[in-house]
Amino acid sequence: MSRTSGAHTPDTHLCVLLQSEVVLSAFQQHKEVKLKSSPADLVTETDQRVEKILISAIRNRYPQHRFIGEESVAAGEHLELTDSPTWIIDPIDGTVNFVHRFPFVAISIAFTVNRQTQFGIVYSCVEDKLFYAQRGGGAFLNGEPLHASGQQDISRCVVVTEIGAERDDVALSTMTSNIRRLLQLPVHGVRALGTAAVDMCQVATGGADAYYHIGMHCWDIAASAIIVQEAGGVVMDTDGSEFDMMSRRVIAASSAAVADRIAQVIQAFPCCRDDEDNCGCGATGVN
Ligand SMILES: Nc1ncnc2c1ncn2[C@@H]1O[C@H](CO)[C@@H](O)[C@H]1OP(=O)(O)O
Ligand SMILES: [Mg+2]
Ligand SMILES: [Mg+2]
Repeated sequence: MSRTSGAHTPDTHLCVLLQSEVVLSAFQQHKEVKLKSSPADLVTETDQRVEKILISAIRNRYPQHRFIGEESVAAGEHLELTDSPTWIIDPIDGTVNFVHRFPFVAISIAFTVNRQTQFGIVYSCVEDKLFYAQRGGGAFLNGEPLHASGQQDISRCVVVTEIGAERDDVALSTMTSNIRRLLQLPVHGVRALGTAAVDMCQVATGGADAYYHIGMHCWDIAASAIIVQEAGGVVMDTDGSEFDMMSRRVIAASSAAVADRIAQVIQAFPCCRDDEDNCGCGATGVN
């Protein structure tokens, strides 16, 4: 555990809990919704407000640190992960849920140094569940240790995924055929909560055995990836290679055997990396 990252964590927990009050008080209210990159990619004033407050509170305390925030990037800020201490923030993960009052929304914050995540916090606001992990220090839910299920057999797995914001033919047919192939294995079930961060934390609790997602961004999964790893799970790219939070592809699983099996079964549709503009991959979906 790095001394620096250790110094940040109690403050950050408090900051997240305070911002969850902002999310919860807006949850029942009418929201003004704006579209971002697609008719299913939404933002509200609360997303922007929570991100601004979090960044200004952290920047006040750590003026040299850098930030990657979903809504700052949406507003045109350049996305680059460097070796400098960096906070990766999703102010509301599950904005579509938030707009509809479907009760799974989270604040997700990861802290990286030398591009390696030092700790991650996912606060599932309506459930009042604080998931937390620090590199080498284990994973916790409201202070209780978390352990992935350790399941090795894909045919006994509950697999979580997300439908995403893409609506083009290639993305939709890839997404639906991935679900179909898993169901045919067969797995015990396929689930989606509408928040990548909370979905992935289910793997850390053992409530789900695996999670995969294509098209999400680094702020959706940076914090939950370390939570899964510290709970004894594995995280990798959907092509079976090493996890890369910028690749917009992830498998999180209870065991390497389950992760490998999912990597064999599913396909990814093209989408540009988070840290590359106009990569030329031919993606027609949301980027
Ligand atoms: N373009 C995209 N494709 C797939 N998932 C995305 C996405 N953009 C965001 N997500 C995330 O996927 C989940 C919903 O399917 C949410 O966690 C959502 O995060 P958000 O609510 O912060 O936008
Ligand atoms: Mg998100
Ligand atoms: Mg968000």
